[in-house]
Amino acid sequence: MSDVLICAKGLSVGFPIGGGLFNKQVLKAVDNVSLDIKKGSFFGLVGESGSGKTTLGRALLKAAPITAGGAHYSDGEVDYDLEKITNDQLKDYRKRAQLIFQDPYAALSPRMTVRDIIAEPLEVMRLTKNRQETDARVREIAAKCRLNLEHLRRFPHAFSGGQRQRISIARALVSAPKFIVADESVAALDVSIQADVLNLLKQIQSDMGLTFMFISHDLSVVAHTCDHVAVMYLGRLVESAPTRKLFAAPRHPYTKALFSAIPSLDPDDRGSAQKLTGEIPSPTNQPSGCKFHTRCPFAIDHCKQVEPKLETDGTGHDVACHRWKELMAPQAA
Ligand SMILES: Nc1ncnc2c1ncn2[C@@H]1O[C@H](COP(=O)(O)OP(=O)(O)OP(=O)(O)O)[C@@H](O)[C@H]1O
Repeated sequence: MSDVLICAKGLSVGFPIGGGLFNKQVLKAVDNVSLDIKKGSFFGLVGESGSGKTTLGRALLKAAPITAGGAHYSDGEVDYDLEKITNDQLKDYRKRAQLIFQDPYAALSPRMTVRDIIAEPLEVMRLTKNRQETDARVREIAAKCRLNLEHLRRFPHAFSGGQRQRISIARALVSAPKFIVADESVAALDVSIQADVLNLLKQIQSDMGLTFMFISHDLSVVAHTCDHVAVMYLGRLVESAPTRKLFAAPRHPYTKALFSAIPSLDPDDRGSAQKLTGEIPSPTNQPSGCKFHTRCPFAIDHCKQVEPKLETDGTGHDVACHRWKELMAPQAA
């Protein structure tokens, strides 16, 4: 049996935007992404705002349209081709693959009690036979998420950001999923609360044997949480590696620039890394060649003309940069 839960091959997501009847313009939010997410892993996806992280996460949940390439989900019980998935399979997939929302303030209906918020997926997907069974499941999952059972009768406005995020997590977990996309799930929280929620997610992952895709714009958040990190820029993966390797020796100039934005991880060698300047280009007006060349201090003509492929070195550390080897050499500043 394969150890891969999600396998994407050449996956692209394009959104039609404006244009005339015969001249439709497409915004490529995700472009030709291939990746494997291993069962039971915590897979991090990082990149600036607009790089396509949310869209990729949603495509893997079958909540954004896959316009080219595809993705497979295989958990040992079922094997779904997300492109050809039938309606019945999709219903089942909704139980197995869930999203934890970005903003715990916006995600919870103010008119529902915490009990009803957590119970709703069970009722919509008809996963329990009666109210008693639903209540038992809600209490079980609330306890796992360290929610006070007394609080189940209250409304979300009574809670802090961290507690609301626990409610969102409980709601996502109640259908006993195998795969969770957590999209900027701690970004809206204070730093001390972020650590609490991250610890909870890690605990739940090991208790329930879940697989996470953890989306963040912040490398420091993925450092202690993720086993593997993929870096996205303008819809493409530019680097992908086990976390330890990526943090020990990032290879892509974009990844290095993201590191330079983390003060606490920026002591000696990374102090000299180039800071990121300028803005990510619009996906509707993409640069030629390497998409990062307009912001890369090391770009040469070749980079402007030819797009580098994501290449692996055989150790699971992939990078898409023509110059990474020479830039890693000791004499390169
Ligand atoms: N439904 C849509 N229709 C048109 N364009 C979209 C749609 N959803 C996303 N986009 C565009 O796709 C690109 C990638 O957006 P996406 O939200 O996936 O990036 P992101 O890296 O998750 O950013 P953020 O961190 O801000 O959420 C952006 O240019 C965005 O404007």
